Amino acid sequence: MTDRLPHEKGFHVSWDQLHRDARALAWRLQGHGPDEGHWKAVVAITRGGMAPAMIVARELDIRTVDTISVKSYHAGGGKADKRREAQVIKSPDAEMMGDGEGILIVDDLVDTGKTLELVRSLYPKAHFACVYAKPMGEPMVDTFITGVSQDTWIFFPWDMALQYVEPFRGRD
Ligand SMILES: O=P(O)(O)OC[C@H]1O[C@H](OP(=O)(O)OP(=O)(O)O)[C@H](O)[C@@H]1O
Ligand code: HPA
Ligand SMILES: [Mg+2]
Repeated sequence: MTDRLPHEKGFHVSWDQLHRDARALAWRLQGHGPDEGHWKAVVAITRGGMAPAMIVARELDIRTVDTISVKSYHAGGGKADKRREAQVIKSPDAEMMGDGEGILIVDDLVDTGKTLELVRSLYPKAHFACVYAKPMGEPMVDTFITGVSQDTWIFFPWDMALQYVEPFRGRD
């Protein structure tokens, strides 16, 4: 949690908002697949890409869904080291993936672009789609819905809970 504190702004996304934005992503992608507008498969980048990928697959009627698991870590070992590296710890079906041609790869957001840079290097011909994007990561994504500033932290619904808040004016 501490590495999130330097972010100046918070962008809190409800399940309803995520559903709307992931649907908007699907609608934007509609008809742009290589095979008469269709993609062969949707691949979610776990874990954050799984909910958006499910919604996109449902909207575009794509029944073949796979996952790629990417773990990011601090290169120097400690959190003080700001260099982040990414590593694939589970790959999708290699025969299906090929060089990515005809595959739609979905993640919840692109931030620095490290995750997508790695996945792109493996599947250069895939189409990369995210619901949200920060400026540093934009060159790595082909299609996204909402851009936020680099100093914004996006809070996803699976990381939040409803809780009591004090009235704005507080008590006397
Ligand atoms: O553009 P980047 O700087 O690489 O950051 C974006 C990635 O970071 C988050 O995933 P995370 O690695 O935290 O794992 P998770 O999806 O399992 O929560 C997010 O879901 C993206 O996949
Ligand atoms: O803004 C963010 N929100 C949630 N997870 C993230 N991973 C990288 N950036 C973010
Ligand atoms: Mg992720």
